[in-house]
Amino acid sequence: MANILTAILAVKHEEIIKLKKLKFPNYQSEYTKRSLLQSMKESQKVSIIAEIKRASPSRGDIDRDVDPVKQAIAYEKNGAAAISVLTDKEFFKGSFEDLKKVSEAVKIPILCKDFIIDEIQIDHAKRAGAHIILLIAAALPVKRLTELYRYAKSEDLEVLVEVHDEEELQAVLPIDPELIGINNRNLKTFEVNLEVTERLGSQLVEMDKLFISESGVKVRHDVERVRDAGAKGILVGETLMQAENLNHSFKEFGVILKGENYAR
Ligand SMILES: O=C(O)c1ccccc1NCC(=O)[C@H](O)[C@H](O)COP(=O)(O)O
Repeated sequence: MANILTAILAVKHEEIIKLKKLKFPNYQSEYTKRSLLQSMKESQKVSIIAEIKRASPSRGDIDRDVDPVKQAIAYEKNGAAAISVLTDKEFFKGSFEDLKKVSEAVKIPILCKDFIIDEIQIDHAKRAGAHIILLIAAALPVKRLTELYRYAKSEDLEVLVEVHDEEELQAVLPIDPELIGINNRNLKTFEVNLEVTERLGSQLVEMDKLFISESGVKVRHDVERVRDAGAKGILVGETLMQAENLNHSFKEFGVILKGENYAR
């Protein structure tokens, strides 16, 4: 597994040691559930999970100085189903502080997009205001992923389980994840290819599993393509972060699900 994930996970191990020594910061005290799953099940359109992404290993700086609150309010106003906040500092320049501010500013569910390998990160994500956490199959042995999945569920959080290939998909299926994310970005080459969604999606459609397509969605045709592959949602970072007119981008991405029939 010699890829960017190896470097990221090494930093996460250090962070976890520090988090375990820390007293909880004074985050929100009360947790109120916000459900992405419910809104996806009720939606007639492809659900858009819009990301706050200041920087990334593949792109470098995207918008280091973005005001996450303004961006999140604009996402919500334009119809995002949820907001993904990258909280990793070292590689994505995000923070739990970003997540906290965003969660307080909007009413839609918040996904903590981080590299979670320990319960303490789930505790911090929840206390900062997350409603959904991400578990990445490539980051964990399946036994550990299952433990963290169950822990998050016991905390009343929703879980997005992310896979990049067939092997990872087969490994996580026994968990029966409530929501699967097919990530189109190859972690070794950073190449993004929507064929990954088409390939893995066809298996998930047969099993009637709810899934979204992550990374590399740039234009309406991309949304139609992953919708046709069975995806009920998309997770979009860079394109929305760089959009000159978010209203226009959301209209462009406003694609009706197969079998649904109503005016745009
Ligand atoms: O974006 C990266 O460079 C990256 C590198 C290594 C691990 C994860 C990475 N990104 C996290 C994501 O999954 C994306 O931020 C998300 O799917 C949105 O992707 P995009 O719309 O292509 O910005």
